[in-house]
Amino acid sequence: MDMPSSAVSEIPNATSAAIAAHIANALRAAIAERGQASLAVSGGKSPIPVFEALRGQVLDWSRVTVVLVDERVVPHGHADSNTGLVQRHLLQGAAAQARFLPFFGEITPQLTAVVLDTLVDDATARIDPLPWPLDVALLGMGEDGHTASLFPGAAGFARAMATDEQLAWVVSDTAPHARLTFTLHALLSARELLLALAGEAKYAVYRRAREQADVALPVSLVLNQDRTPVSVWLG
Ligand SMILES: O=C1O[C@H](COP(=O)(O)O)[C@@H](O)[C@H](O)[C@H]1O
Repeated sequence: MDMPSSAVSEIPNATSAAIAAHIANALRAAIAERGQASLAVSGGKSPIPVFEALRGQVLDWSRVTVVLVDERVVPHGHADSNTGLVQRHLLQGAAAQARFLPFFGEITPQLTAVVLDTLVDDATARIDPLPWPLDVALLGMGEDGHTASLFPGAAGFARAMATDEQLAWVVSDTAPHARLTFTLHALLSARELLLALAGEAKYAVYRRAREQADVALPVSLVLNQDRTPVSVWLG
């Protein structure tokens, strides 16, 4: 499971407000420089207060394209859908003017490797309008050290960590649902990464992960690199 032993800790309101202000500044700067901006966001439960603070930020949302860093392969109406989460909590009010690029529309219930390969190809085409590189990517982390849907040991994990493509599929015994995820390469192609997490269990994992890059803790490969600036926001 994403959070096997405890309830997910949401990012507290004060930290969420600071993260939202930081992201909004980066989006405004991108719009001023390039006329448009791109934002990738994690799903899960912890960023909900960040989304709710971010949607109240004053900026030209019509120039922002939003995408997920990962998605569970479930219908958008499913309770575990990250697309549904973003639609309910971020793309509201002025932020509803943003362009959102979900990875898929309808899905088939038969998720074979061939079907997942096709979903990845289709999703890659769907995100083609995304202004690239991403201006900002907001990442979360699970207690197993996964970020986006880079679940250690999952089917598809080695490819997702090594390929220079943007998207990959992952199927993990320890997480519900097949996933589509930005690859490590795509995440590290962003202009700026934010990692936000809250709760003692996650802090302990984070402290281990920041020590050295270890593929068993995928978030450590985001933290221990010098290609892309990363800021860490502990709730
Ligand atoms: O499965 C996922 O897990 C992580 C962490 O989720 P949270 O519920 O503990 O916040 C999340 O960052 C990722 O996007 C999500 O799909």
